[in-house]
Amino acid sequence: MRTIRFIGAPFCEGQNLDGADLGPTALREAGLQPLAEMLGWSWEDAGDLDFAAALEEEAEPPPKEEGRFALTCGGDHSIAAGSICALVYPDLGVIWIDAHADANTPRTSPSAHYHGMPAAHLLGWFDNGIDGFEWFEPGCLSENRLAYIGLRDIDAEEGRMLRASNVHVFTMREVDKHGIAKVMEMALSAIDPNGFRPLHLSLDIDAVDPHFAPGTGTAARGGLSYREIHYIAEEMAETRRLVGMDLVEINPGLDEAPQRSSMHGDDPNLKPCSPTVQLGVEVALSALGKRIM
Ligand SMILES: NC(=[NH2+])NCCC[C@H](N)C(=O)O
Ligand SMILES: [Mn+2]
Repeated sequence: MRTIRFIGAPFCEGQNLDGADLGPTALREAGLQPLAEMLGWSWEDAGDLDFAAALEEEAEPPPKEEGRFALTCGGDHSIAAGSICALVYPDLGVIWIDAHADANTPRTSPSAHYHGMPAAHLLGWFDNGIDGFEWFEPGCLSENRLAYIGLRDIDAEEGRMLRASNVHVFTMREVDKHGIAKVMEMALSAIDPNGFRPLHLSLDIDAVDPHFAPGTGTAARGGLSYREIHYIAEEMAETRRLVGMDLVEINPGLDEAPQRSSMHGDDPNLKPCSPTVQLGVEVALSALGKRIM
Protein backbone atom coordinates (compact mmCIF):
# COMPACT_ATOMS: atom_id res chain seq x y z
CA MET A 1 0.00 0.00 0.00
CA ARG A 2 1.19 3.49 -0.72
CA THR A 3 1.92 5.62 2.33
CA ILE A 4 1.51 9.34 2.84
CA ARG A 5 3.63 11.09 5.39
CA PHE A 6 1.71 14.19 6.45
CA ILE A 7 4.05 16.86 7.76
CA GLY A 8 2.49 19.86 9.50
CA ALA A 9 4.60 22.96 8.90
CA PRO A 10 2.81 25.72 10.84
CA PHE A 11 5.32 28.42 9.97
CA CYS A 12 4.13 31.96 9.21
CA GLU A 13 7.25 34.01 9.90
CA GLY A 14 8.03 34.31 6.18
CA GLN A 15 5.55 37.20 5.97
CA ASN A 16 3.79 39.53 8.37
CA LEU A 17 0.30 38.05 8.88
CA ASP A 18 -0.79 35.53 11.46
CA GLY A 19 -3.07 32.67 10.55
CA ALA A 20 -1.23 30.61 7.94
CA ASP A 21 0.16 28.61 10.86
CA LEU A 22 -3.39 27.30 11.43
CA GLY A 23 -3.33 25.47 8.08
CA PRO A 24 -2.20 22.00 9.18
CA THR A 25 -4.77 21.79 11.99
CA ALA A 26 -7.56 23.05 9.72
CA LEU A 27 -6.73 20.41 7.09
CA ARG A 28 -6.66 17.66 9.71
CA GLU A 29 -9.98 18.82 11.17
CA ALA A 30 -11.61 18.88 7.74
CA GLY A 31 -10.91 15.15 7.56
CA LEU A 32 -8.05 14.93 5.09
CA GLN A 33 -6.76 11.71 6.69
CA PRO A 34 -9.97 9.60 6.42
CA LEU A 35 -10.60 10.99 2.93
CA ALA A 36 -7.10 9.97 1.80
CA GLU A 37 -7.51 6.56 3.41
CA MET A 38 -10.72 6.06 1.40
CA LEU A 39 -8.57 6.49 -1.71
CA GLY A 40 -6.44 3.57 -0.54
CA TRP A 41 -3.55 5.44 1.06
CA SER A 42 -2.12 4.53 4.41
CA TRP A 43 -1.50 7.62 6.50
CA GLU A 44 1.35 8.53 8.76
CA ASP A 45 1.00 11.83 10.60
CA ALA A 46 4.44 13.18 11.42
CA GLY A 47 2.84 15.86 13.62
CA ASP A 48 3.79 19.51 13.40
CA LEU A 49 7.35 20.70 13.00
CA ASP A 50 8.42 22.76 16.01
CA PHE A 51 9.70 25.98 14.47
CA ALA A 52 9.78 27.90 17.76
CA ALA A 53 12.33 25.44 19.11
CA ALA A 54 14.19 25.31 15.81
CA LEU A 55 14.49 29.10 15.67
CA GLU A 56 15.96 29.23 19.16
CA GLU A 57 18.23 26.25 19.05
CA GLU A 58 20.70 25.05 16.51
CA ALA A 59 18.74 24.62 13.28
CA GLU A 60 18.22 21.00 12.36
CA PRO A 61 18.00 19.78 8.81
CA PRO A 62 14.53 18.65 7.78
CA PRO A 63 14.23 14.86 7.87
CA LYS A 64 15.04 13.31 4.50
CA GLU A 65 11.94 11.87 2.89
CA GLU A 66 12.13 8.71 0.83
CA GLY A 67 9.80 5.96 -0.21
CA ARG A 68 6.66 7.68 0.98
CA PHE A 69 4.60 10.47 -0.46
CA ALA A 70 5.59 13.54 1.57
CA LEU A 71 2.68 15.95 1.96
CA THR A 72 3.95 19.09 3.68
CA CYS A 73 1.24 21.50 4.75
CA GLY A 74 2.07 25.08 5.63
CA GLY A 75 2.32 27.53 6.80
CA ASP A 76 3.52 30.05 4.29
CA HIS A 77 5.55 29.16 1.18
CA SER A 78 8.88 29.53 3.04
CA ILE A 79 8.57 25.89 3.99
CA ALA A 80 9.15 24.77 0.37
CA ALA A 81 12.86 25.47 0.85
CA GLY A 82 12.88 22.71 3.46
CA SER A 83 10.40 20.31 1.88
CA ILE A 84 12.06 20.34 -1.55
CA CYS A 85 15.61 20.27 -0.20
CA ALA A 86 14.58 17.27 1.95
CA LEU A 87 13.49 15.13 -0.99
CA VAL A 88 16.29 12.69 -1.72
CA TYR A 89 15.86 12.58 -5.49
CA PRO A 90 18.76 14.30 -7.27
CA ASP A 91 16.84 14.68 -10.55
CA LEU A 92 13.56 15.88 -8.99
CA GLY A 93 11.30 17.97 -11.24
CA VAL A 94 9.17 20.64 -9.61
CA ILE A 95 5.86 22.09 -10.78
CA TRP A 96 5.29 25.30 -8.81
CA ILE A 97 1.71 26.54 -8.84
CA ASP A 98 1.49 30.13 -7.62
CA ALA A 99 0.33 33.67 -8.30
CA HIS A 100 3.89 34.72 -7.41
CA ALA A 101 7.28 33.41 -8.46
CA ASP A 102 8.77 33.48 -4.93
CA ALA A 103 12.05 34.04 -6.75
CA ASN A 104 13.29 37.16 -5.01
CA THR A 105 16.63 37.21 -3.25
CA PRO A 106 17.36 39.20 -0.08
CA ARG A 107 18.86 41.81 -2.42
CA THR A 108 15.86 42.13 -4.79
CA SER A 109 12.92 41.56 -2.44
CA PRO A 110 10.66 44.61 -2.09
CA SER A 111 9.15 43.22 1.11
CA ALA A 112 12.08 41.35 2.71
CA HIS A 113 9.58 38.52 3.27
CA TYR A 114 11.21 35.11 2.96
CA HIS A 115 8.01 33.50 1.61
CA GLY A 116 8.71 35.49 -1.57
CA MET A 117 12.17 33.90 -1.89
CA PRO A 118 12.24 30.11 -1.43
CA ALA A 119 12.44 29.32 -5.16
CA ALA A 120 15.45 31.63 -5.60
CA HIS A 121 17.06 30.05 -2.56
CA LEU A 122 16.57 26.51 -3.94
CA LEU A 123 17.94 27.61 -7.31
CA GLY A 124 21.09 28.94 -5.64
CA TRP A 125 20.47 32.59 -6.54
CA PHE A 126 21.29 34.07 -3.13
CA ASP A 127 24.61 35.92 -2.89
CA ASN A 128 25.28 34.63 0.63
CA GLY A 129 24.24 31.87 2.97
CA ILE A 130 21.78 32.71 5.76
CA ASP A 131 22.34 32.00 9.44
CA GLY A 132 20.32 29.02 10.58
CA PHE A 133 20.27 27.47 7.09
CA GLU A 134 23.51 25.50 7.49
CA TRP A 135 21.64 22.32 6.45
CA PHE A 136 20.43 23.94 3.23
CA GLU A 137 21.85 23.01 -0.18
CA PRO A 138 21.65 26.09 -2.43
CA GLY A 139 21.21 25.01 -6.03
CA CYS A 140 19.70 21.63 -5.09
CA LEU A 141 17.03 22.50 -7.68
CA SER A 142 18.37 23.26 -11.13
CA GLU A 143 16.68 25.87 -13.29
CA ASN A 144 15.54 23.57 -16.07
CA ARG A 145 13.80 21.27 -13.60
CA LEU A 146 11.44 24.00 -12.33
CA ALA A 147 8.24 25.08 -14.09
CA TYR A 148 5.74 27.63 -12.79
CA ILE A 149 2.06 27.76 -13.64
CA GLY A 150 -0.37 30.53 -12.73
CA LEU A 151 1.97 33.50 -12.18
CA ARG A 152 0.49 37.00 -12.41
CA ASP A 153 2.01 39.10 -9.61
CA ILE A 154 5.75 39.25 -10.31
CA ASP A 155 8.20 41.88 -9.05
CA ALA A 156 10.26 43.72 -11.68
CA GLU A 157 13.66 42.39 -10.70
CA GLU A 158 12.45 38.84 -10.14
CA GLY A 159 10.87 38.94 -13.61
CA ARG A 160 14.20 39.97 -15.11
CA MET A 161 16.05 37.19 -13.29
CA LEU A 162 13.49 34.62 -14.43
CA ARG A 163 13.71 35.78 -18.04
CA ALA A 164 17.49 35.46 -17.95
CA SER A 165 17.26 31.96 -16.45
CA ASN A 166 16.36 28.51 -17.75
CA VAL A 167 13.30 28.28 -15.49
CA HIS A 168 10.08 27.48 -17.39
CA VAL A 169 7.37 30.06 -16.77
CA PHE A 170 3.71 29.65 -17.69
CA THR A 171 1.86 32.75 -16.53
CA MET A 172 -1.93 33.15 -16.52
CA ARG A 173 -1.58 34.51 -20.03
CA GLU A 174 -0.27 31.15 -21.27
CA VAL A 175 -3.19 29.48 -19.48
CA ASP A 176 -5.57 31.87 -21.31
CA LYS A 177 -3.87 31.26 -24.61
CA HIS A 178 -3.35 27.49 -24.65
CA GLY A 179 -5.76 26.19 -22.03
CA ILE A 180 -4.71 24.32 -18.92
CA ALA A 181 -4.39 20.90 -20.58
CA LYS A 182 -1.81 22.13 -23.08
CA VAL A 183 0.04 24.14 -20.44
CA MET A 184 0.33 21.06 -18.21
CA GLU A 185 1.65 19.07 -21.14
CA MET A 186 4.21 21.77 -21.96
CA ALA A 187 5.27 22.23 -18.33
CA LEU A 188 5.77 18.51 -17.72
CA SER A 189 7.70 17.94 -20.91
CA ALA A 190 9.85 21.02 -20.19
CA ILE A 191 11.07 19.74 -16.82
CA ASP A 192 10.96 16.06 -17.67
CA PRO A 193 11.36 15.51 -21.44
CA ASN A 194 11.75 11.73 -21.15
CA GLY A 195 9.04 11.23 -18.56
CA PHE A 196 11.11 9.43 -15.94
CA ARG A 197 11.82 12.02 -13.26
CA PRO A 198 10.27 11.97 -9.79
CA LEU A 199 8.02 15.00 -9.47
CA HIS A 200 7.07 17.41 -6.73
CA LEU A 201 4.04 19.71 -6.72
CA SER A 202 4.52 22.94 -4.76
CA LEU A 203 1.03 24.35 -4.53
CA ASP A 204 0.39 27.84 -3.22
CA ILE A 205 -3.36 28.24 -2.80
CA ASP A 206 -3.08 31.87 -3.98
CA ALA A 207 -2.58 30.53 -7.51
CA VAL A 208 -6.32 29.95 -7.49
CA ASP A 209 -8.58 32.92 -8.15
CA PRO A 210 -9.53 34.74 -4.91
CA HIS A 211 -13.15 33.98 -5.75
CA PHE A 212 -12.46 30.32 -4.86
CA ALA A 213 -9.57 30.85 -2.45
CA PRO A 214 -10.17 34.04 -0.45
CA GLY A 215 -8.36 32.82 2.67
CA THR A 216 -4.77 33.70 1.81
CA GLY A 217 -2.39 36.52 2.71
CA THR A 218 -1.24 37.83 -0.69
CA ALA A 219 -4.24 37.36 -2.97
CA ALA A 220 -3.99 38.37 -6.64
CA ARG A 221 -6.83 38.76 -9.11
CA GLY A 222 -7.17 36.72 -12.28
CA GLY A 223 -6.17 33.27 -11.05
CA LEU A 224 -6.83 29.65 -11.86
CA SER A 225 -10.41 28.42 -11.81
CA TYR A 226 -11.76 25.67 -9.60
CA ARG A 227 -11.43 23.10 -12.36
CA GLU A 228 -8.05 24.32 -13.60
CA ILE A 229 -6.40 23.72 -10.22
CA HIS A 230 -8.04 20.31 -10.02
CA TYR A 231 -6.91 19.43 -13.52
CA ILE A 232 -3.32 20.28 -12.58
CA ALA A 233 -3.52 18.06 -9.49
CA GLU A 234 -5.18 15.23 -11.44
CA GLU A 235 -2.53 15.34 -14.15
CA MET A 236 0.25 15.25 -11.55
CA ALA A 237 -1.32 12.13 -10.02
CA GLU A 238 -1.71 10.64 -13.47
CA THR A 239 2.07 10.75 -14.05
CA ARG A 240 2.43 8.21 -11.20
CA ARG A 241 5.75 9.88 -10.44
CA LEU A 242 4.55 12.40 -7.88
CA VAL A 243 6.66 11.92 -4.74
CA GLY A 244 5.82 15.01 -2.76
CA MET A 245 3.54 17.99 -2.45
CA ASP A 246 3.45 21.27 -0.55
CA LEU A 247 0.08 22.81 0.24
CA VAL A 248 0.73 26.31 1.48
CA GLU A 249 -0.59 29.80 2.23
CA ILE A 250 -4.03 28.64 3.36
CA ASN A 251 -4.89 31.18 6.06
CA PRO A 252 -8.03 30.09 7.95
CA GLY A 253 -7.94 33.39 9.85
CA LEU A 254 -8.50 35.35 6.62
CA ASP A 255 -10.98 32.88 5.16
CA GLU A 256 -14.68 33.44 4.67
CA ALA A 257 -17.17 31.81 7.04
CA PRO A 258 -17.82 28.12 6.42
CA GLN A 259 -20.34 27.91 3.64
CA ARG A 260 -23.79 27.71 5.13
CA SER A 261 -25.13 25.54 2.39
CA SER A 262 -23.01 22.70 1.22
CA MET A 263 -23.53 21.59 -2.34
CA HIS A 264 -24.86 18.31 -3.64
CA GLY A 265 -21.57 17.52 -5.35
CA ASP A 266 -19.47 17.97 -2.21
CA ASP A 267 -17.81 14.94 -0.72
CA PRO A 268 -20.19 13.86 2.07
CA ASN A 269 -17.21 12.79 4.18
CA LEU A 270 -15.68 16.25 4.20
CA LYS A 271 -16.29 17.97 7.55
CA PRO A 272 -17.78 21.48 7.38
CA CYS A 273 -14.95 23.99 6.96
CA SER A 274 -14.23 27.37 5.44
CA PRO A 275 -14.03 27.58 1.62
CA THR A 276 -10.26 27.84 1.20
CA VAL A 277 -9.64 24.95 3.59
CA GLN A 278 -12.24 22.92 1.70
CA LEU A 279 -10.53 23.72 -1.60
CA GLY A 280 -7.17 22.71 -0.14
CA VAL A 281 -8.51 19.33 0.94
CA GLU A 282 -10.23 18.74 -2.38
CA VAL A 283 -7.14 19.62 -4.43
CA ALA A 284 -4.90 17.46 -2.23
CA LEU A 285 -7.27 14.55 -2.86
CA SER A 286 -7.07 15.12 -6.61
CA ALA A 287 -3.28 15.00 -6.37
CA LEU A 288 -3.63 11.75 -4.43
CA GLY A 289 -5.59 10.20 -7.26
CA LYS A 290 -9.23 11.14 -6.69
CA ARG A 291 -11.19 11.29 -9.95
CA ILE A 292 -14.64 12.43 -10.99
CA MET A 293 -15.37 8.93 -12.21
N1 LIG B 1 4.36 32.82 -1.13
C1 LIG B 1 3.83 34.00 -1.38
N2 LIG B 1 2.56 34.21 -1.18
N3 LIG B 1 4.65 34.95 -1.84
C2 LIG B 1 4.26 36.28 -2.11
C3 LIG B 1 5.43 37.12 -2.50
C4 LIG B 1 5.06 38.54 -2.78
C5 LIG B 1 6.19 39.44 -3.26
N4 LIG B 1 6.64 39.05 -4.58
C6 LIG B 1 7.36 39.41 -2.28
O1 LIG B 1 8.41 38.91 -2.62
O2 LIG B 1 7.23 39.86 -1.19
MN1 LIG C 1 4.08 31.17 -3.11
